[in-house]
Amino acid sequence: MHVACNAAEASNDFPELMAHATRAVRLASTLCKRTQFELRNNEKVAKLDDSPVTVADFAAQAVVSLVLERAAPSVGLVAEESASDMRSDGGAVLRRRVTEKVNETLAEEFERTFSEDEVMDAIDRGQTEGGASGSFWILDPIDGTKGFINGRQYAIALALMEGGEVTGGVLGCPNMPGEKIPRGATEIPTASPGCLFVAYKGRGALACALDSSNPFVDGVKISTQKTSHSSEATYMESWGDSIVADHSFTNSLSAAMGVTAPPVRIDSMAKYGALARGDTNMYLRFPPANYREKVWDHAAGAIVVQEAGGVISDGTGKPLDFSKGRFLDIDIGIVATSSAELHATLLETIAKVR
Ligand SMILES: Nc1ncnc2c1ncn2[C@@H]1O[C@H](COP(=O)(O)O)[C@@H](OP(=O)(O)O)[C@H]1O
Ligand SMILES: [Mg+2]
Ligand SMILES: [Mg+2]
Ligand SMILES: [Mg+2]
Repeated sequence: MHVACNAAEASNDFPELMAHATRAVRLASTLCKRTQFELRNNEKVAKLDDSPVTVADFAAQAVVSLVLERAAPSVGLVAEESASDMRSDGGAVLRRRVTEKVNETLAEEFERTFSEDEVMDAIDRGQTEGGASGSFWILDPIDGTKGFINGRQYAIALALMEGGEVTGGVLGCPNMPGEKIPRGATEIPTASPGCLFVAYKGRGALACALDSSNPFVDGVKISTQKTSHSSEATYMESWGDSIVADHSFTNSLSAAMGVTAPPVRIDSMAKYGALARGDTNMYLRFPPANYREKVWDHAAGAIVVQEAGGVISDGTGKPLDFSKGRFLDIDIGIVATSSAELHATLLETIAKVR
């Protein structure tokens, strides 16, 4: 049996599981960065069925799954991607490329290589239902795939569920600037080495550079930025063409709150990191009524924001319940704010405006 090795000791009272989580996310981030670089430099590759984005999604999921399975075999996994299409004959090219990427990334971590079958099985370890009992991870190997393809923001998002609630979260944001978003900005630039956010229930939230070898030593405590009046608030929403976000609704809603600053549009759960470290005051997300939100799109971000002093709920104020399986049942949308006061004002305004 394998034993956990070269795991950074968690300090700041973070449980050791979170050290494994940050290591897994950092390895996956390295894989994604390399693949995004290839994407930018080879126009053809993005047009093939086995495009690097697909390669990166699958390979990042396998990397996180393999690292965490060895470190904590009893903790299950709920993850976005499935290997089923790759297992067929038509998936042979992609299967080989995913396996190569995984082995390249894990060469130092493991003193062995993985077969294609082992990599496919590692991906499919995440095809579970989750629920309210036991401990399991929730993984989005690349959140914000559109941002990833286009060189904007994306995140590797990993949450820990214990007894029906999210207790831990890690967000690896490989393109996120270390500097705060300036007031009045409508988007953020791409910057290296990116940022890592980590939080655990009752222990607060930390942020550091993504290339830190020990986030529990290098990380600084982060907290949300309160506003004295809701009209001074700034907000973030999905990138321009996202179908999961109704920008006309956020426009009327913010106007009704007296908000004057323009929205900051950012792909992925990098929005939760930005909210947690005080860059802006709200994240507003209103998908169409027939859209079902997935747990992996919010779990890690939710705990990072809450541990930094923020509040998150659906559009009626109901807390998000991550214990119902792979989907989140929400009403109206998902809102996260920097303070309880702003959250109350926002909910009142939603009820009036909708
Ligand atoms: N047409 C679409 N375009 C982009 N994201 C979509 C989408 N339909 C659903 N989504 C969800 O919204 C997430 C991205 O959110 P955001 O708009 O805040 O960046 C996606 O995560 P993935 O990129 O992990 O699939 C996906 O789950
Ligand atoms: Mg996602
Ligand atoms: Mg994803
Ligand atoms: Mg996806």
